[in-house]
Amino acid sequence: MVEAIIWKNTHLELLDQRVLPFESRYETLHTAVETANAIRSMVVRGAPAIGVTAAYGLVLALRQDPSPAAFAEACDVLAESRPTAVNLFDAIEYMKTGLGDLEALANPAEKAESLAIAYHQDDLQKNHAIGKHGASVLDGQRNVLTHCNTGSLATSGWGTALGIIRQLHRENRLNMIYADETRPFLQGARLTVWECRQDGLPVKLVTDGMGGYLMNEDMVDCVIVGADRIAANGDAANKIGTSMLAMAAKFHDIPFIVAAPTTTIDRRTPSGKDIPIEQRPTTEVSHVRGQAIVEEDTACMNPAFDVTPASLISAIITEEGVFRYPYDFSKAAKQA
Ligand SMILES: CSC[C@H]1O[C@H](OP(=O)(O)O)[C@H](O)[C@@H]1O
Repeated sequence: MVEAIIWKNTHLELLDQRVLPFESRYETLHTAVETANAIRSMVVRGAPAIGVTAAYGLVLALRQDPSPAAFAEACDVLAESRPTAVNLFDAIEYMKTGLGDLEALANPAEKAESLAIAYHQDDLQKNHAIGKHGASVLDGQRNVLTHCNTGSLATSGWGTALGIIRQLHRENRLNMIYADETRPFLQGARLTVWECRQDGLPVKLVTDGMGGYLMNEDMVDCVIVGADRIAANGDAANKIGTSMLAMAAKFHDIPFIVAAPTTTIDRRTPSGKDIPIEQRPTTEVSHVRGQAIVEEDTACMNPAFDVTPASLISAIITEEGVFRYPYDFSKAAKQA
């Protein structure tokens, strides 16, 4: 299984996801600023992976300067890297809480390192639990449509939505994965297809516009996606294009499942309309792999996420269990 994030004790290594699938190279980072830049430029991406990376970024910061002021600045630099995935803020909060009063610690960087490693390992455990809970609500053979990348490249390993798909495959209940390309960053085409091929999973690349066709032709029997932030009422922000798949799934009466660790649930955000949607550079839309596809100065938009209303989500699968609409995250509502 590919590792997107490798902690090397003296530095952090990130698989550069901007150049996959044709080039596999790691970026080496030594500071919080470098880490924030890697998150912002999507060297590393995916809500859980962003959180884990930020945790290590704070270790690097404390190695440089263990003072409370420098640590606070590092937290701010990392928090400003991307606005939507709540895992980023969850990780920063987890590190702050775990460290407590820095001046009372003999070696803040050492304490931070053990916290970050624990956070990293915990995310991997969560993904396997999500996979098992998700597979438990899906009977028989499955043809799954998935959006963006929610696998080892978006997490500590195994994945969230792709973790459920991997579990179905492990149980010999996966017939086909339809991975849509996920314009404009092409996480589906460049990352999910690559991951699936690396791991011998049955996968077909489809365009973003094919979801309705696949449902209309009865070629998919469920849609499984990830999330970057789930509001208190269950509205879920995920990669742009997700909400349209949810609408089509509703029309075709096909299960639309969101898979995410509880670190993606933000109880402080009441509903989807309160979730900040990242607006990314429009060059990601006007260019593909650096090549313009429209005339210069063409007006473009690039919201990186959209919000799927909770009413369109059949189930939210976390490591704690299966939740159904209307959502109550205070307990794992395991379904029969
Ligand atoms: C397992 S969370 C993956 C989640 O993150 C992606 O966004 P991005 O690639 O911009 O970081 C996408 O929304 C995925 O569902």
